[in-house]
Amino acid sequence: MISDTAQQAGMASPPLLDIHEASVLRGERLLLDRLSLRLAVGQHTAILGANGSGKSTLIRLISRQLYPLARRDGAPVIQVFGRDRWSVAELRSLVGIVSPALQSDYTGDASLEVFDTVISGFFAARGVGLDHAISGPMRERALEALEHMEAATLIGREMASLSTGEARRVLIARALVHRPRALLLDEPCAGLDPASRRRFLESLRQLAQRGVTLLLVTHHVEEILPEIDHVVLLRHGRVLRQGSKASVLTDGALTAAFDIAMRVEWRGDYPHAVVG
Ligand SMILES: Nc1ncnc2c1ncn2[C@@H]1O[C@H](COP(=O)(O)OP(=O)(O)OP(=O)(O)O)[C@@H](O)[C@H]1O
Repeated sequence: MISDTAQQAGMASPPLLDIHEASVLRGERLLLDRLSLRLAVGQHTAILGANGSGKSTLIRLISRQLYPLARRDGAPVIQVFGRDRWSVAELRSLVGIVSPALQSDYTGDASLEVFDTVISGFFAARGVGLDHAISGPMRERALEALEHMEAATLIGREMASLSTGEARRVLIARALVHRPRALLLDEPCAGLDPASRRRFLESLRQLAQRGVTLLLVTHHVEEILPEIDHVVLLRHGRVLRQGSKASVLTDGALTAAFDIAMRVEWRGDYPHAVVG
């Protein structure tokens, strides 16, 4: 299914992401059930769903941490920028991924320093090793990325000493050193207080305005930035609805997705979900 917003964004260049009837089986359970999704470059998108709806499974599918069932006709199930074969390093340089799992990996390592964390993005490594040849332009890029994320003042600090929000900014900077076309952010505002959340969302808006396509995966309607106009609603491993923000964020669709009566209220450019 191609949504209105996808058509508006134009599909002349290969889609950023093209998933065709992806099914993922674990044991007896179908975690994703013939899920199809087509997102154009520049089509900022929120993937929204309740706990257990399949969001993390979808991210692991995109990041090649797990594989879908093969299709009977042999056609590729998932293509990124029109290709189905990618090395993980190649894929990471085009689509940066930041998730709570990645964050706990980095903040759990007491010896990691902030600048080294960012620059190690060039080597797909965690931290800088003796065999890593770091050039001047790499240092400039790392600094630029930290400045974009308003995190340059953290240089010199250990990752383990940072707050949740600070560590997340550093990890996004790490993903940005490659100047990726897209960023896939899993629960980007998890653990942030309301003020930090709003500041963080404003930083993400600037990335979107600079041309980085945002793919934001969340339970929270409130995190859908004004730049995001495409919303995919997941339920039980399937796409319940997808399309423009106005067409998807309805009381009925959210009520069905979260299995509880919900109303959507707009506060400025941001939607809010009210339960009951
Ligand atoms: N390895 C596994 N074996 C069996 N079931 C699994 C496995 N991994 C995930 N599941 C189940 O698949 C469903 C989807 O899980 P997933 O983690 O993708 O959901 P989610 O939308 O990311 O949830 P949350 O918002 O709580 O993180 C859940 O019911 C989960 O229990």
